[in-house]
Amino acid sequence: MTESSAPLWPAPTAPAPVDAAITLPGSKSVTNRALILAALASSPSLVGRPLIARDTRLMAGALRALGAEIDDDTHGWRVTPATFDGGGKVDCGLAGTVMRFVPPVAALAAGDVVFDGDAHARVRPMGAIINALRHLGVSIDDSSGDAGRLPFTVHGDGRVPGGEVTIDASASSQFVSGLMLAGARYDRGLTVQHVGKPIPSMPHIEMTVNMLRERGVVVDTASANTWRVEPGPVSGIDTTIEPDLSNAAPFLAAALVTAGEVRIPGWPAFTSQPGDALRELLAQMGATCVLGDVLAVSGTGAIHGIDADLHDVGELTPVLAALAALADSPSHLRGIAHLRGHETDRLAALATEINGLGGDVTETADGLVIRPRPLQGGVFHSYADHRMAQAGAVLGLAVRGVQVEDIATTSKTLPDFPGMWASMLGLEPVA
Ligand SMILES: O=C(O)C1=C[C@@H](OP(=O)(O)O)[C@@H](O)[C@H](O)C1
Ligand SMILES: C=C(OP(=O)(O)O)C(=O)O
Repeated sequence: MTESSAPLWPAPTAPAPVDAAITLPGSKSVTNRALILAALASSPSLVGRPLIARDTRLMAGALRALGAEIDDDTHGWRVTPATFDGGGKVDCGLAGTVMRFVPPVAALAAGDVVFDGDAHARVRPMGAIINALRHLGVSIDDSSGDAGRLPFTVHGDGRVPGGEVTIDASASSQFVSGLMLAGARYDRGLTVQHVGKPIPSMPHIEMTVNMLRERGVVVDTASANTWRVEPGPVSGIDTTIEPDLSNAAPFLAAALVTAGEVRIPGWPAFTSQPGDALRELLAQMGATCVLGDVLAVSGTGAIHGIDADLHDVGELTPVLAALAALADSPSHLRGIAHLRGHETDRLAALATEINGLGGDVTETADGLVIRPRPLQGGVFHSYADHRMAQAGAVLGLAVRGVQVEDIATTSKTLPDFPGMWASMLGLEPVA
């Protein structure tokens, strides 16, 4: 990793066991689906208590480019559906949910919609969506960059024939979700069939199905690896977004690292968010997790290694890997080859950065083997990845002198991670 010019954030070591209640903003995944579905709906919607962070601002910007109105309301975002009456430009930033969910929607526009994003976004896999849309009758030009990647232009003509399409979604569940979210607005609806290695992050596909059904869309999931979305209207509805459970990970991890307690109000009793798996995973690592009106997670000071298949919950990996590096026994995190196509190659990045602090991490084809060793301070690079930066913060709780490069990258899904972290630790925020 070459030295970057991004500022270094001195990760605070924990002065005492944490004892904090953390109010988390809304889920990125639920907010961005709610925005997409509100833009496709037949009447206005209220997206209540949304996440307001880079990924969701980018989504709002994309949908405004397609003619949706998104206004601040005391309870959240009031969305008037998109008009689709012309083309526009969409900045995807580094948001997988924008780059995979918006092109199937933009195909309904009467005009050219140009997509691009951050440098790291230009290497994230997109081919399955581009090829599926072409098969469904949409014209897309991806000749200005690498084929099957950003940047590209969707040449919308106001309608999409739709029908049946087969894709390989083993690199990302977002390919299936993205096509399904728009499918009800296609003339013949949409049947998407997956053929290939198992799809990761299946709870996110369940989230898509649930949210479509909540809005009156008929979705058939009776056949394995096949989803049928019937053509029809999407109802506008008022909803309140659940807290972002994946963003609970670094805070709950702090309870284990410091032998303290962290409480998260509003933890849903039932949810399709993969972050709910933290209760089980952190318990395996030595925490006590009690879910009542709030989720309370407490640690004893002992952190145990785990052997875990994280295929369904891959976005939890960076923080779990940081905990594993501080554990009393080795860990094997498996089933996460697809993380190489996330914000960065997370397997390579985690191995490099933990080893850079004196750790012993090896990459396997589909995961990481982490053997805890005494760590020392140093620069922890974040690779423009919000969850890498969070992993560095977790290590810094226990290891003096960790400096996280570009902590501001956490604003992808949390507007003020450094402030929340300092407040959890009872410290003044570091500028
Ligand atoms: O649909 C979603 O909201 C997401 C799906 C997952 O993507 P992958 O299937 O690419 O892992 C997840 O990692 C990402 O953070 C959000
Ligand atoms: C993989 C992630 O994000 P994205 O939605 O950009 O794919 C993530 O948040 O961990």
